[in-house]
Amino acid sequence: MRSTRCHPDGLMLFEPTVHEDDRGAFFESFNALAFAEATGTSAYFAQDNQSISSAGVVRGLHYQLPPYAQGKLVRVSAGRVFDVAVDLRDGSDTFGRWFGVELSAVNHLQLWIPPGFAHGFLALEDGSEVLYKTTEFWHRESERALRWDDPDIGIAWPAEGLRIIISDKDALAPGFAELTNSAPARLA
Ligand SMILES: Cc1cn([C@H]2C[C@H](O)[C@@H](COP(=O)(O)OP(=O)(O)O[C@H]3O[C@H](C)C(=O)[C@H](O)[C@H]3O)O2)c(=O)[nH]c1=O
Repeated sequence: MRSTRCHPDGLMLFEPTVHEDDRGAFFESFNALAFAEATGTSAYFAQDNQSISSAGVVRGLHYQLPPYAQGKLVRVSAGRVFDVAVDLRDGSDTFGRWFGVELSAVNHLQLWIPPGFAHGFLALEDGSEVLYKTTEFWHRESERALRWDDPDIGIAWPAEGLRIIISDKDALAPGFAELTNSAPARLA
C-alpha cells in the first residue's frame, strides 16, 4: 500500500499493491496497520457506506459538525468519480481550499479525508459505486451541506457533457460566503 500526502495537509492518497495472475487480481483494500502508520491516526471506523450513482450525479458537499465530524476513507469499486474534499478545519491555513482526484475501479486509488473537511463527488460513469469508511456514526442533526458549485471555493469539476443530478437537499445547500458569515466562523 503506497501512500502520498496531498494538499491541504492531512489529506492522503493510498494506492494498494495489486497482485495479478492468470485468475485475475487481488489487493488489500484496507490494512489497519498500514493506515495507522501512514496517517499517524487510529484506524478505528464506525461505518462502511456504499452509494451507487449514475453519470452526472453530484453527492455533497457534506460534513458533520463536531463532536460528530467524520473522517472518511473513500474508494471506488465500479466506475469512476471525481472525489473532492474542502478544508473547513478550525484554524486551518488552508480553510476553504479544495482538493480533487479521480478515484476509479481501474486506478484503485483511495482518498483519506480527515475530520473537518466537507466531502463530495461527481460520478463520471453510470453505476459508479463509492465505498467509504467513516470514523464517526452518521448523525442527521449535525449534518451540514455546502453548495457543490460555489464560486468562492471554485472546484474545477470535470462535468463537461454531463447532466448534473443532485438531491433536493443539495440544491438548497448554502454557499461558502453564507456559511462563513454565520457564527461560528469556523465550521468543523
Ligand atoms: C449518510 C447517511 C445517509 N443515510 C440515509 C439518509 C437518507 O435516507 C439516505 C440518503 O442519504 P443522503 O441523501 O444524505 O446520501 P448522500 O447524498 O450520498 O450523502 C453522502 O454524501 C457524501 C458524499 C458524504 O460524504 C456523506 O457521507 C453523505 O452525506 O441514506 C443513512 O442511513 N446513513 C448514512 O450514514
